[in-house]
Amino acid sequence: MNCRSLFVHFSPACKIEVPERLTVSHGALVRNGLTDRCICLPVREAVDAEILLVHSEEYLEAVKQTPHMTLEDLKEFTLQYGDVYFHPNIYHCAKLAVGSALQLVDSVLMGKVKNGMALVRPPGHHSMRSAANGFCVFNNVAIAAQYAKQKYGVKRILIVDWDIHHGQGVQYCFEDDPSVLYFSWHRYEHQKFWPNLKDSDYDIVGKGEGAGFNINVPWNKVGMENSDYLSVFCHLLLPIAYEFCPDLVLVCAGFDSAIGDPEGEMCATPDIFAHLTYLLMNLAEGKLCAVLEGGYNLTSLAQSVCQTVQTLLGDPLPPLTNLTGPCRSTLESLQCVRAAHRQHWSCLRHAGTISTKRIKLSGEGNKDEAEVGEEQKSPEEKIWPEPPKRICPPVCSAVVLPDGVVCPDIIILFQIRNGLALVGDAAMTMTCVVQYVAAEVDSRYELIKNFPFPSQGCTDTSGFAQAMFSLLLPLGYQYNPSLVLLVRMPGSGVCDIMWQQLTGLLQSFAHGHTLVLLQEDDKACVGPTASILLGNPAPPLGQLPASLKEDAEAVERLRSRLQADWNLLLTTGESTK
Ligand SMILES: NCCCNCCCCCC(=O)CS
Ligand SMILES: [Zn+2]
Repeated sequence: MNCRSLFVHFSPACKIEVPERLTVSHGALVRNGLTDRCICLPVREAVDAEILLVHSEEYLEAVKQTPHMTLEDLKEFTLQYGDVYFHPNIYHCAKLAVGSALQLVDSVLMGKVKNGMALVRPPGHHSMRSAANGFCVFNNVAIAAQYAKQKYGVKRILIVDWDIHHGQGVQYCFEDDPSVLYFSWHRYEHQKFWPNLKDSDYDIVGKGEGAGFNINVPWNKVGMENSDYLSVFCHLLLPIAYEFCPDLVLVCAGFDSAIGDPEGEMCATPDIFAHLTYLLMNLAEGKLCAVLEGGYNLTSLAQSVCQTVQTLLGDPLPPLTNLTGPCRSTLESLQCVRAAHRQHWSCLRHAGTISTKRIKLSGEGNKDEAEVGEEQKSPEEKIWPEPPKRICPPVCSAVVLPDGVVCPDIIILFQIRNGLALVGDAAMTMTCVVQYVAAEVDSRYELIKNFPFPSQGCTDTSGFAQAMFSLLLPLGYQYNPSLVLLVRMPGSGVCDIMWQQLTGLLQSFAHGHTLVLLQEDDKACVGPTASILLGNPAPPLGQLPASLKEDAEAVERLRSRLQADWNLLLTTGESTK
């Protein structure tokens, strides 16, 4: 008897939001030995009450009917929404996605884990109170934020949405809520890109009490690179995030903003997510929950997920190379967003007060004029180097006491990751180390000394934070040192928690090879510094007040003078020359 088998082949309605996204990402985590170093949290379905934290009863009731619908009914059902596909099993999957995010929030807020990532499908950030949209059914991250506020009394939550689409669902949910700061960058192309909303533009800053707590950064060109992403973090997100001082950071971790993605058509490489993650881990004492959103190039998605998880595990960051500086379109967006938010955030108050004029940007060519060859390639044809192995030296930190000898090469030669030394004369030792490093180990070193501040006495924390983000970070990234020498000069006036934040942030460079020199009578600083070098999060600075005018202007003048040579310092498309 010839058995006839009937293959009913569902031609996938959606070609990019496919199951392989999770299997390939998880497979890469396993292959890189990362799942062995994580604890795998159990998933659960969200219950109605949790879904109703964001969605309406009528919407939930409607979605509840979908498992019993025929294919025809399902198609009919989706017509009322935009760009979303329903399957008889999607209600179950959507409840698991929400439940997973909530399990992660529970584990982080109960202190069972430091941080974590939820690899979920379907994504959530486009879904709205009474509507599915853009592959999203329930808004996983928005529900997680409301859940954290309701169950744990969390006061301030920062949501960073680095997915290439605007999470309008999250924006609408919190636009009048000052306890949730929502930051999103997204491909916009002057409203020509999906979801084509005027609400996604830079001038939508939140409403009523929530004014200032919604930040939209529109990408009006494709092909954005690592420099563009870093400059938005350094000159916009981080200063505001530190002023906001969140108790919890949630990330709408979409990786369609990575190179090769058919939706994003950007050129940022997977290792950028190691840095974006790390920069956010210095907030909220490291309490960070990343929840997967988009990401449709299976190669860059898997690499980006591994880069993110490896950073959450505390591994050294891969140095970012050839940062050419932001392109003109980025600078225009950056200037517009900073201007729109200047009245809401004191860190931006003195921004751009220095008179400026136009200069040609080095990074300009890569977006505006098509480069031969590269530009013609479709996203899928793009190629990029595999992210480098991020080796973890056997020893994390060393402490050299007064009778010991400071030998920086043990740090550079990867025997240990970082170290601190208590020395008789910090200034003199610094000179010796610099000469030693320059002579012995032909490495580039970055000499970090406290920036000259006009304000007397204890350096103003806000002013120092300004200098960290708008000067030190961009310079450090562009300089790309192989060793960071951090010297605490006697009478520097930098208060301990700012010192700890600085020590933490500087590990973004040089594979985390930081050598800290402390004056031996500065014993009180050894513990706090060693704690950071060992990978513990720095305590919060507290909500930052406005920086002293003279400090902010000193930083602006320094930035304006240096930016012609270091254009990651740029925040506008002009500079004094
Ligand atoms: N109607 C013209 C094309 C529309 N494309 C919609 C793509 C939705 C993508 C949603 C997504 O990636 C979530 S992160
Ligand atoms: Zn997306």
